[in-house]
Amino acid sequence: MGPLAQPTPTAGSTALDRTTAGAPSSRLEMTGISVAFGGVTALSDVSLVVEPGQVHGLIGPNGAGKTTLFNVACGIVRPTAGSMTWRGKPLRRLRPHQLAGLGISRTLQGVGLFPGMTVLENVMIGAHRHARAGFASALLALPRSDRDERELRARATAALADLDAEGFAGRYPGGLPYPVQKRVALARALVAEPELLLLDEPASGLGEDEMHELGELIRRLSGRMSVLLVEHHMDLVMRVCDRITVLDSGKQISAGTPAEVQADPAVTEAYLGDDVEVPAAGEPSATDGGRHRG
Ligand SMILES: Nc1ncnc2c1ncn2[C@@H]1O[C@H](COP(=O)(O)OP(=O)(O)OP(=O)(O)O)[C@@H](O)[C@H]1O
Repeated sequence: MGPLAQPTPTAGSTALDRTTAGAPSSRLEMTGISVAFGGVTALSDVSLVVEPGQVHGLIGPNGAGKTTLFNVACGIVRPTAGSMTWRGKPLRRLRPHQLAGLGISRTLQGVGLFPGMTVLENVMIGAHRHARAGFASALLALPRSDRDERELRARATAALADLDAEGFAGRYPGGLPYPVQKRVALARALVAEPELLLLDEPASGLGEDEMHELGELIRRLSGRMSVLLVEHHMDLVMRVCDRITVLDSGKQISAGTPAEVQADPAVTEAYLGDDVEVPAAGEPSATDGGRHRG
């Protein structure tokens, strides 16, 4: 999709301060979210709850509004109506730079790694929530704590090792295969040990085996954190999600467990004409991974 619009400029920040959050429960609640881009209604009164420790899938045909809702959760798009709470507290005027402080990490479509930095440095940037002096100061060559730097390095190395990518630590992202770059982007999101992980199409560009590994990883992560997953690959979504919300033309048309959603005729209807087949419950889809209807 094209460039994202334009959150309204805000004076001051009122997004929830993590230090005052208190509530232990990593629950994201989005209620009555509507978004209009000029004359185009991208979302109309959509609600969903990502329960603590659960994987919540967001699916729908092309143009359904998935990325728009994801971007609302990231603070990239400001909703025209609706509200959000995170850990039981209102989340207002959220901006993307506040996510880390709230215990939220995201990966976006594509990989978004910095080409001029090594893999390890890219991942270290994601760990800044844990640094006192901060990696930003390292970037700016400001005085910093060597201990912080060592800790960052260790955390980033461990995150890469978790994703079997530690062997690429000293490499630059541009020369690496796309699936490896995706793993590095995921390591960067995980190194901060988020309580909520927002994943926008993490399986795009992956082969069958890599997708299977990604599924295992997401299942391993659930329980440790809540996950909101936007994804076109139906088999993956049906395998890893605890609950699923289905959008079509900006509206919620179904929600429930994978089995409930698969059995919902409204979902099959929404995908008619698409080259994605919604597999019957328990069955793998022969066309898993198809997506565009043009
Ligand atoms: N920045 C924008 N400006 C104008 N219209 C937009 C913008 N972003 C999205 N839209 C429109 O909003 C609607 C929802 O788009 P969105 O990208 O959220 O859908 P999606 O479900 O993520 O689609 P896809 O699966 O193709 O990525 C579409 O009609 C799209 O054209």
